[in-house]
Amino acid sequence: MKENNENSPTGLFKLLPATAPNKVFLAILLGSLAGIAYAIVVPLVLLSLQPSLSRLMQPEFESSYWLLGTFEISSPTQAFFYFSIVLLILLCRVISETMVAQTSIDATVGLRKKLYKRISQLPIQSLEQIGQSRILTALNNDIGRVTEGAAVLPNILVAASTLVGMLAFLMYLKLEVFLFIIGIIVFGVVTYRIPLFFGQKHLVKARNSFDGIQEGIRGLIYGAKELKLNQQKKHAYLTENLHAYEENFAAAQKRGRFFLSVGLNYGTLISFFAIGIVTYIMANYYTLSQANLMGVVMVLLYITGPMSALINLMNGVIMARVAAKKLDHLLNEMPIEASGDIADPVDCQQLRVEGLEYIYPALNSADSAFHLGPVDLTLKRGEVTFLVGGNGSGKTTLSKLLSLHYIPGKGQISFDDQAINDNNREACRQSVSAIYSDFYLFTKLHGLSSENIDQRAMQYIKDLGLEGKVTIKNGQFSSTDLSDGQKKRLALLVTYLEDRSIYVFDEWAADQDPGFKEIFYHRILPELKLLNKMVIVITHDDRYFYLADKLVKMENGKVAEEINKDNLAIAALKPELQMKGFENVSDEKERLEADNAGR
Ligand SMILES: Nc1ncnc2c1ncn2[C@@H]1O[C@H](COP(=O)(O)OP(=O)(O)OP(=O)(O)O)[C@@H](O)[C@H]1O
Repeated sequence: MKENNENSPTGLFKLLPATAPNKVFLAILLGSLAGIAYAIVVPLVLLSLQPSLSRLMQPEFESSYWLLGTFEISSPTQAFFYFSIVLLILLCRVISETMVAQTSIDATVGLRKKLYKRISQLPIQSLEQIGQSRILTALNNDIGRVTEGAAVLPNILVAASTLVGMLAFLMYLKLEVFLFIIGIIVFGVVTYRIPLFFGQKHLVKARNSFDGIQEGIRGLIYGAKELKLNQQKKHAYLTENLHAYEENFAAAQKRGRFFLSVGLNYGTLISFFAIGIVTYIMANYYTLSQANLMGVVMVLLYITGPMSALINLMNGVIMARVAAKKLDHLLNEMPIEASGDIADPVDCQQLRVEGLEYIYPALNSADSAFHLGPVDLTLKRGEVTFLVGGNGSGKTTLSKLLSLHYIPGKGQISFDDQAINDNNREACRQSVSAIYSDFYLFTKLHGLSSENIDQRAMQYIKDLGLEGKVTIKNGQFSSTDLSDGQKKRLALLVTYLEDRSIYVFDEWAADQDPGFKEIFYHRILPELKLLNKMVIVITHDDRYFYLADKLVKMENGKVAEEINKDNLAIAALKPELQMKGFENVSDEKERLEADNAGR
């Protein structure tokens, strides 16, 4: 199994530039241009109000005017410059924001596609361990937050460039005030981080409760039937589980938001605090003319805009950082399965298992982990093998190893003389078709595109007794709203069409009616055998055990008994043995042989 050593794919600063570098560059360029243009607006307004401040315009323009109908436009060049700047801001901001929005959407889709790929590359055991809830929360919640956070970064640069422009103008107006404001900004940035730190801590807690909420919702939906029938159970489930998670979430979220709000308002307040100091105190110590004071105050008031924009944008960045951490954590827990490519699908006549062992990780330290094996087995094409044994004896675990879903901890599985390894596992998997009890029925025949596929599928639909229930057109089932048994028949149809060499059925017949059980054991399995398939059937239907070519009995994760066709044929003659699940069949065979010899 490959280690996941990719760099964090959710680095906020890298996300958008990595998605569309040119667009982001242009967005930042135009955004900064808009920011600088913004910074020019105040000096321009001041210029028109205080001609003495003018250093940009020639004096002759100041005294000229235009007539527009009955309207008189003073300082027309300056006015033209002003309106051009406003239009420039509009244009630059619209283009910049559109580019950021588009890149952000592409980044969201890109991140989701990346996660889809990583999910598809996950070993089955890791998928089972991580669980649906965490993956769904990451897809539905975290990715959106991350890209929203990444999308504010260009806006932060825009606000920052406006701020820099305004500070430059302030420096030009009064150096001492500029230095004081820089001091205030540094102080503000340092102290502002304190409430943000606490805010982020609580938001992380809130986010952690969200996985529990997601799992709780699953229980509420999938366990609806059980909860409907038991009022106390429903009440306890809602209050002890879902509501408890919701309350933890709400409490942490409220505390987090409170600290963020403190931070945001503190940031805004500190700007006004600075304006007060300049207006009421500094103006007395430094010789500031009325015009200069007005200019300085106007700049300071104007600075609060980009300052609060910066502070507000940090809110989104903090939420995004919480989500990004969660996402990174999940991605680091998702190993990439090394399984080779499928350039040459492998044909297999004989499947050999030697010293096969597998251990499930214990879910909690008090439980002992289930240990399968060591198992030695040889299965052949043209043979039907029944895996039997009590609940929890390890049948499904063994079959998931045989179908190459699980990777064994020890031992070896070979297809003919070829040992399965990381380089050929994917190719060998293409020889296997399996229906497990938690199978998923896709509504379309994905990856099957032969010309007469609909025709063949319709024939199987008839054979499987589903005529009138479902039809197929262009590989798409008309409906999958069927009974459990009927869905399993459709799943069987899909495996038929896939036409692989190895078939695994995990208690397939368990929810079929007696008539169709007969068809499965007496028609479908012999047909697959005739087609030279290797068939592995997990079953508790002891009435049909005698039909197997080989019966493998599991007990506590080990093969307790392996009975071949001859012995099974003898046992089949003894209805009382069928009832017992072929226990002591070897003793019975010896007894029959001794009887025959004595006769
Ligand atoms: N995903 C899992 N994680 C951890 N342990 C598991 C997991 N699946 C199964 N087990 C453990 O492995 C043991 C064997 O399970 P398995 O599903 O192979 O039994 P089985 O013989 O197919 O049982 P049944 O007849 O009930 O389907 C179980 O007792 C259980 O403790």
